[in-house]
Amino acid sequence: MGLAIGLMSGTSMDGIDVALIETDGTSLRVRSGGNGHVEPLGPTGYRPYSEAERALLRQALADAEAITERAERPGCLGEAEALITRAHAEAVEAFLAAEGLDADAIEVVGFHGQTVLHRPAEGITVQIGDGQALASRLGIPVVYDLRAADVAAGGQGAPLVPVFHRALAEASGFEAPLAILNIGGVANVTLIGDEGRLLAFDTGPGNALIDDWMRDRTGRALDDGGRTAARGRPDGALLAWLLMHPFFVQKPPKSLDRNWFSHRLAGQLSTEDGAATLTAFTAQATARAVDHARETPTRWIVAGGGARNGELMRLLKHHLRVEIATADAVGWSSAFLEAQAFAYLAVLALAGEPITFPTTTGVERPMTGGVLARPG
Ligand SMILES: Nc1ncnc2c1ncn2[C@@H]1O[C@H](COP(=O)(O)OP(=O)(O)OP(=O)(O)O)[C@@H](O)[C@H]1O
Ligand SMILES: CC(=O)N[C@H]1[C@@H]2OC[C@@H](O2)[C@@H](O)[C@@H]1O[C@H](C)C(=O)O
Repeated sequence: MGLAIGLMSGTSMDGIDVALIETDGTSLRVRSGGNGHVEPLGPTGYRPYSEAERALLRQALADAEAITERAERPGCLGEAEALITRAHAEAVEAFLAAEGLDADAIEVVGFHGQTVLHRPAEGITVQIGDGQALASRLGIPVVYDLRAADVAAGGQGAPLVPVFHRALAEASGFEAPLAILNIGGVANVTLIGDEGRLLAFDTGPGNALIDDWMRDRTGRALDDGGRTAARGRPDGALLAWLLMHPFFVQKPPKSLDRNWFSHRLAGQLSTEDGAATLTAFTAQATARAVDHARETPTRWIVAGGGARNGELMRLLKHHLRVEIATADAVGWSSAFLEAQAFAYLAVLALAGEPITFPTTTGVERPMTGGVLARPG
């Protein structure tokens, strides 16, 4: 058993999640008598981005549109990459200090970096962040660039968390068919069938459209609890049109760039009606995931910041008509599940174990991934 730290800076660009797990890379144990509580999931930390840092990252996403080769860093991307590396180093240093842990105690760090461009059909996905610089500053081996090999081999490069979702579900003794939904900036689902059969894909927008709408209209970063959406009325015609997008009928594997859909589609609607329309769109697009399931899940577990949007959760329940629980309610962590996943993925990668599969990213055969940087 070893200790691994996972680092996630997601498409919401709110901050860096840090999580410690203890694992041998293949199994996660369950705390006895617990309600799914998984024992090796340890303490967590968070390093928010300042408003200025968020603005730089938003600009980096725009500037990344010009990238044609993975290594290119046009516009402000060099500056943004330095920020990502420095902020992640600070996040780990603060976490280790808070937990009284020594760097030597950590076997590996799984470093996702910040996705600035994701176009798997064109064979390109870019996560900025300098894994070698991070390893050298921390004095801990770092596994980074976990999506690149999969995309180079013809996969979607996303989602990567399904293998961790399955390990968690197995450790917790949850029965199939089960769906685990992550609502981040983009939403992705893992469907677990009999004998641990996996089917995973991005379902469509998560919080991104709602966040962008709120920022434009109110200057606030999110619709707290979904209260603005709850006060509005969805525009039926616009909603129906949005849901006709071919992405939702496209068979998995499939993944989405954060900015594929735009909140500007809600155009001239009032703040409340626009929020209601985009929230309803997000919920219904997500519920369409069951169209692709071989075995209809009887239970959904929802993680990610979107689990805190009460209106989105209410609409999801309404459309799915099955039992829905938040990850927190089943003893997992809604907020840190992805960071935990990247710790687990780093351990798997270090052992040369597969992290992506034909039914998760569409890659031809199970593949390991990531680049290992050793301190020095
Ligand atoms: N109280 C709340 N009410 C409504 N929405 C919330 C609340 N708290 C968080 N969120 C939403 O959750 C988002 C952050 O979610 P999360 O941290 O899971 O995203 P992420 O890790 O960046 O994304 P991804 O899974 O795409 O990588 C916020 O941007 C916001 O939209
Ligand atoms: C390219 C990229 O960064 N994709 C993210 C994004 O955020 C959610 C969804 O879209 C998912 O596909 C993925 O992240 C999670 C952690 C994953 O790979 O499983």
